[in-house]
Amino acid sequence: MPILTIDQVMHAYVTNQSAVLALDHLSLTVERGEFLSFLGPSGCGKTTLLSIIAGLIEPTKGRVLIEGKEAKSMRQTIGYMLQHDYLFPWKTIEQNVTLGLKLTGKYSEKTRKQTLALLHQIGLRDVDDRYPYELSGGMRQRAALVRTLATDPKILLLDEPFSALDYQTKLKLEDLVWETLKQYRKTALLVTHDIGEAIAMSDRIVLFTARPGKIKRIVSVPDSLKACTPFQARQHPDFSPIFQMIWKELESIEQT
Ligand SMILES: Nc1ncnc2c1ncn2[C@@H]1O[C@H](COP(=O)(O)OP(=O)(O)OP(=O)(O)O)[C@@H](O)[C@H]1O
Repeated sequence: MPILTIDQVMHAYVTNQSAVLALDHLSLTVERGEFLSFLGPSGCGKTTLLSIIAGLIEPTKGRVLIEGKEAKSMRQTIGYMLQHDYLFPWKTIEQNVTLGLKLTGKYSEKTRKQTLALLHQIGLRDVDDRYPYELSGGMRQRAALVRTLATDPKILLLDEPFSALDYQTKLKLEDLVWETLKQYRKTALLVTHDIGEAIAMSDRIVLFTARPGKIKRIVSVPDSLKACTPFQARQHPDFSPIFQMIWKELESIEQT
């Protein structure tokens, strides 16, 4: 059974004055451990789709199933990481990264130790008792990743998590997130505007049409690139041809 099934999802935002059709009859299945990226023009409904998968909004039509169950009932199995880290400034890093465990009733000495071990493993040592304002942007996003992984989610939703970082930090974090997710065999969906990032990190890339968002095409990343870390993939000879192809495809979407 696929870990995620999106079945004929349609979503309209309705207000007093207007109705905006954000997604139109979208279907997709995702296998356990896959890494998918969503690329498409601004406003095509990528964040709307993530919110539906997270069970935060109900689609107007269609169904989203996680391991065969309605997404709404599976909210606690989803980890959501956003562009801004949303760490609580008045809580220490340890309190921040263990917050999800406490909210979901999974907090114990064992899960606390596992979470702090992950924090240390991804290079955040000696920060447990520090506050978010004492950390750099890249360090804060790493802490946000640990907080997201702490509750052992089945699916990670990553909504432009690297876009507020400088380029060097972004490349380092891409590698770190990719390696961590592969190690724990996590399923991940990444929303990005960066074609290179999508190719470097993903197994498949979903290209969306302009609003209302539909799937225009799904591109499978060649095995040669999937075997590399994101940083290595960007240097690989197979990287440029697929970049050009996706670039042209997005250009044609934006012109229609
Ligand atoms: N709460 C809302 N009420 C009304 N319209 C909304 C709401 N949220 C989003 N929309 C509209 O739905 C469409 C899809 O928005 P969404 O944020 O999902 O797109 P996106 O692909 O994530 O955009 P971007 O790439 O710019 O982040 C847009 O036209 C947006 O204006």
